[in-house]
Amino acid sequence: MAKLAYLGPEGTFTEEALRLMEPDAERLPCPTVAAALNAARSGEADGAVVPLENSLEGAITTTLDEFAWGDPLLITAEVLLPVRFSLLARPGTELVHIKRVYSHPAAITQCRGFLSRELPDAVVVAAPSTAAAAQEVSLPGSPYDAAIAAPIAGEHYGLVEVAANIGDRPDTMTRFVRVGRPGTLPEPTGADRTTLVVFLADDHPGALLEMLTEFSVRGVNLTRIESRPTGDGIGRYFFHFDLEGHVADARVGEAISGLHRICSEVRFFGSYPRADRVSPQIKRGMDDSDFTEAAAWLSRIRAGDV
Ligand SMILES: O=C(O)C(=O)Cc1ccccc1
Repeated sequence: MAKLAYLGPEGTFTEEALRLMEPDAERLPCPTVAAALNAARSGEADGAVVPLENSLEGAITTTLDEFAWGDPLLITAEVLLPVRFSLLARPGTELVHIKRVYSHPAAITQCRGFLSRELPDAVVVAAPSTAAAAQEVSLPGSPYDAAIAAPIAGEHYGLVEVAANIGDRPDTMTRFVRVGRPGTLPEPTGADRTTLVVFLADDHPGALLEMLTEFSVRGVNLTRIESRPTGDGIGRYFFHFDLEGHVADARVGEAISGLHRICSEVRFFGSYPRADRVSPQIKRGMDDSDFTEAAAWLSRIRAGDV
């Protein structure tokens, strides 16, 4: 049975994602995404489940940065989870009593409408996770009056729901990934995603366009692109890419080798089945058989066989 680290404590959305992905896994709750990834890196756990992006706010940057800078990890699976936020408080609390709200930044940004409409004067403070916020609010003498978290966190920590479904959009989805130490990749399924982090060789006009061209000329569609600061000064960025397809697909392999030739570093974070099972549209001439046929043709003409 696999032991999986995750952003805890019990009752986070990440735990829900983990249960969906691997219902029988042993669970190791960790206080931060960094701690969960490090538990996977050190071998304390067999892998980790972490949130990566959501459909309203985009990337969860702490996860992206931890991926980029630590020892390599490979993503082996993903899951999409609809998230529903509740305002949870100690029994007897009413909306008018709530002056200080505690929650994970991704939850706070997705409930901005509710907070500004219903609690315009409340101070809102960032917590390590939604369940950590609920746990803290449950303590007698807590400086916080309410947490934004999943309803299940209320059950875990003895809080009541002051307001339900307080997210700005009812249909928000979050993408979570399961990561593990480098090893065998999942087999291609025909509906896969590949994740990369790319560092530029040098900054010059058109550097981003040159990277994108490697994908474009081979008909590789991107599903996410993010620039993140390298920390080396204003204007210095590296890039995250999620793209359609598996590194075993000729067009994806060729595009990534192209990036490897022109960039200072390409970090490969895995090829894994897409949770939504959407297959890419393969442009004319971009199928594996087209690449094989073209390579054979090139060998022939190199041998003078015209
Ligand atoms: O804090 C949690 O429960 C998490 O799993 C992180 C998170 C927060 C808000 C939306 C999705 C994931």
